Amino acid sequence: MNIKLVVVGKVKEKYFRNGIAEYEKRMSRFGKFKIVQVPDEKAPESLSQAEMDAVMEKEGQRILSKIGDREYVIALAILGKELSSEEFAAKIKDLTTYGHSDITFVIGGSLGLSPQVLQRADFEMSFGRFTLPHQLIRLVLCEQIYRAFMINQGSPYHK
Ligand SMILES: C[S@@+](CC[C@H](N)C(=O)[O-])C[C@H]1O[C@@H](n2cnc3c(N)ncnc32)[C@H](O)[C@@H]1O
Repeated sequence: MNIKLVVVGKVKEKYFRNGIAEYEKRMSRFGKFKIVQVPDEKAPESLSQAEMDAVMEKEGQRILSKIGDREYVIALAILGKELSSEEFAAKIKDLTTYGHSDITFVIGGSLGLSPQVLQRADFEMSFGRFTLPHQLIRLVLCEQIYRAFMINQGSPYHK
């Protein structure tokens, strides 16, 4: 199984980078796990709605350029469907069973995902209605993917 995260912008804080690197290391035994980072656009607070839309669209085009036709895309979106860790693990298992060997997760930049990216997504997943910073959600997603693989393996990691 190939798991890919397509994300916008660099992780500035070292403590997030260290956490993400730890889960990348742990995931290596489950197959390919890679994080593809696309550049972010400057988004000062003074932007108009049209300018914000343009930022999301540019970042969205960069995200879409990293996604192949055969990939099953899960977009992280506040208004998406909330799953428990067990349901998420079952979803990953089902995808594998039904022939999806490439699963791609996308996380938006500071303004969110463009409508084009949401349209491309096969599934929108929410971690609740709180808005989380894109750097933090990258770490949380890595941990939940690792947890899902551990659940599917029957490991005591998940309690
Ligand atoms: C700072 S948030 C963007 C906030 C933006 N107003 C929005 O509604 O998407 C950056 C990205 O993190 C992800 N994100 C943040 N909070 C989330 C949550 N509770 N559930 C799922 N994804 C979330 C989404 O991919 C979002 O595009």
